[in-house]
Amino acid sequence: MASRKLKFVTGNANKLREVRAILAQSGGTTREVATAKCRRAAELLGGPCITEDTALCFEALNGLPGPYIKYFLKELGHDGLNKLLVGFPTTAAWALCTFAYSAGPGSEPILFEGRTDGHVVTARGDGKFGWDPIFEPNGTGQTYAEMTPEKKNSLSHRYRALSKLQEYLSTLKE
Ligand SMILES: O=c1[nH]c(=O)c2ncn([C@@H]3O[C@H](COP(=O)(O)OP(=O)(O)OP(=O)(O)O)[C@@H](O)[C@H]3O)c2[nH]1
Ligand SMILES: [Mg+2]
Repeated sequence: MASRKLKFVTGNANKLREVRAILAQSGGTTREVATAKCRRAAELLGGPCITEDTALCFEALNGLPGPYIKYFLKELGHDGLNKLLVGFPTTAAWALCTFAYSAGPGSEPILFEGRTDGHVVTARGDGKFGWDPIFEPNGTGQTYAEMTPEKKNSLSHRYRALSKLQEYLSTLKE
């Protein structure tokens, strides 16, 4: 059987260098965490499955906390996450969602990433979901927590990743 590994075909070394650098920005570890989780879930379920991983990446910290945001949030809270950036020149951040699809045990997960760029701000809005109150997507003037669910779901990292997954799944059905 032909290898199912996806290959980028180009004779241009500059293209390859830039594609590598751009993919690396989305975090080797984020992709590794997402792949490992989905692979394990498919083994446990004995069938096809989808998993999701969310990372919050601070530009000043070269993408950290990234996939470790859950633990940083738990230990530091909203205020502590803001304080982490004191003394750094930028509060820019991006939210990254990675859906992973596995066709079943032993089948390499396929990843679908969605990214929304913004800034870390002092908490505003209702605090029901994680770090929503401290993340303000660029150009919105609102934190995720201040938005209606409809608005968040029209521009969020999760919406963007899910659109890609949906498109892929629709091609499988044909
Ligand atoms: O304010 C938020 N707005 C969001 O849109 C959002 N999406 C995820 N999160 C939080 O970020 C961490 C990711 O960790 P995570 O991907 O491993 O999730 P998890 O462990 O909670 O679930 P799962 O791994 O069983 O699916 C967890 O603390 C999630 O609660 C969000 N917080
Ligand atoms: Mg988790």
